[in-house]
Amino acid sequence: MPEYKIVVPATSANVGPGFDVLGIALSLFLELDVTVDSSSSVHLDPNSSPKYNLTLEYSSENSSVSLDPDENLICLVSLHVLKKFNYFEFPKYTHVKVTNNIPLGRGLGSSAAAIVAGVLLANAVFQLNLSLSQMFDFCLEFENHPDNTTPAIVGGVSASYVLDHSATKDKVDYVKIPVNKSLKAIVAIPEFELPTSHSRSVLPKSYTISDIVHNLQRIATLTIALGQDPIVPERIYNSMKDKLHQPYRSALVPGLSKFLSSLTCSNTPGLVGVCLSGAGPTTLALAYDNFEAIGSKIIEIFDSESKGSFKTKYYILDIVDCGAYCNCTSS
Ligand SMILES: Nc1ncnc2c1ncn2[C@@H]1O[C@H](COP(=O)(O)OP(=O)(O)OP(=O)(O)O)[C@@H](O)[C@H]1O
Ligand SMILES: N[C@@H](CCO)C(=O)O
Repeated sequence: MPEYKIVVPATSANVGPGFDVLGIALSLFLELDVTVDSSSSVHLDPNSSPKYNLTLEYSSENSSVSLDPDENLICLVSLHVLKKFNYFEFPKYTHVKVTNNIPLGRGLGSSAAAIVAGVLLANAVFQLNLSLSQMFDFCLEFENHPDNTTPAIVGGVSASYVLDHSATKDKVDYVKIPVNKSLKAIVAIPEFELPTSHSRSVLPKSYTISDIVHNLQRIATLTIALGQDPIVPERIYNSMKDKLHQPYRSALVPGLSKFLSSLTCSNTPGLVGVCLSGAGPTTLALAYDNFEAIGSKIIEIFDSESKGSFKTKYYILDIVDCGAYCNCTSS
């Protein structure tokens, strides 16, 4: 009876000036427990009619997610990969139990985690031995900017670029960026969802050269500053400023402008930088100390700016150096 455990981290994309380029893997996880078991009782349930020989179960509060393999993102990706290898269904009695701790549509890479999990699911059950490059290519077919999927696969902080969307393979290349080990992420998660498609639709089609240069200067310094020891808070703080996406998305996230302008490394000990996480509405603060105090200060800002229209909670998360993995727990 083969059993697999697939684990994929949450990710925060962009990291200030790194729009569609940078991403951080964080210690919040999507987990899949996969069994291929002819004696499993879940298949005796008359309401659970397997499609593609697959049944799906979510253990946590993701009630909006479809359990139909033709609609569920993890299954769609997995079936897409399988078709490329001329498989059209899973082995009989495949059951996938999903435990998802990554909130949906909040800017913490839930869709990227689901996509990566789908690729790893196909890879594990059919022993496809996919290379890293093949995994990146499959992910790119579902999310055409790799800033979430790359750190979800390789962990840590990464920068990636798409070589050529029209190439037939090996489209994504990446580097991992050294990060000072004392840094942690404080993510403040509002209780409302903001679909990435909507958050991208408010961005302009063109930019001034001064705004582009603003971000180019900062992304270059940020990628070095994050790994420096001792940390130079002002350098990271200034390097995390952005002019390509945050100004346009501020209208979608009440409190974002105040969060970005009022918390500085001078008035908040331990803080080194602030930005929108991915497409929002979650915000990210990087810090090396005083994590709880910074978290409380962020919540105060959002509680006052939201005027009671939504609540915000915060998590203190580690930057995880290990990306997605799959363990075979029995044979
Ligand atoms: N564990 C999951 N299982 C199935 N579908 C999922 C899962 N996680 C995310 N999704 C799908 O992805 C959608 C959210 O994707 P979206 O790109 O809008 O947000 P996000 O990935 O959380 O944010 P961002 O890309 O800004 O980090 C969900 O509404 C759902 O359709
Ligand atoms: N770089 C992407 C991340 C969200 O998927 C964006 O900001 O739209």
